[in-house]
Amino acid sequence: MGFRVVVGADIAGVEYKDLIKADLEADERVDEVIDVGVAVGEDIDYPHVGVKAAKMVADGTVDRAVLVCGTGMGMAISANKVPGVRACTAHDSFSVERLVLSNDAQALCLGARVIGPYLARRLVKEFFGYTFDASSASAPKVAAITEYESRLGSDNSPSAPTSC
Ligand SMILES: O=C(CO)[C@H](O)COP(=O)(O)O
Repeated sequence: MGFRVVVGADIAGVEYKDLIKADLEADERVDEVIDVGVAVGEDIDYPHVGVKAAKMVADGTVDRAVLVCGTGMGMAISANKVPGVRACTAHDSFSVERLVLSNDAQALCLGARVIGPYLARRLVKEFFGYTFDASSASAPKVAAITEYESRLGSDNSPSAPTSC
């Protein structure tokens, strides 16, 4: 079975998002692409798009997200507010590889004001070439992130897992 993917962008990233969406729709590794906007000419701030897309990752509607804003950073910060979602900006091949293989991230965030469209599209292609190995040495580290997330206190700050 192929990937189910959500794509989203703000006004700064919409052209990149539409290019990436077309690439993904033509990618045989991808079964479904859901576009949560924005459309060209629409102006919705990145936190609303990022959180909407991240919720679809968290509830299992999709496997992965590709989110584009001016820098990729606002999308990542926003998407990471949704429990269970690991999102990060990555603008080079090695980071994209490690984003999946080290961090089991489901969301790749890109900055349309930082890298060109051909590099962005290439990085997305690479992102879908990796799958996390749950038996790897990275797995316990990712599990620790999840554990912290499950231990949010009333101040919304996580307490240390019992293993620490
Ligand atoms: O890059 C953005 C957020 O990280 C966004 O596209 C632009 O945000 P702004 O600089 O606050 O307008």
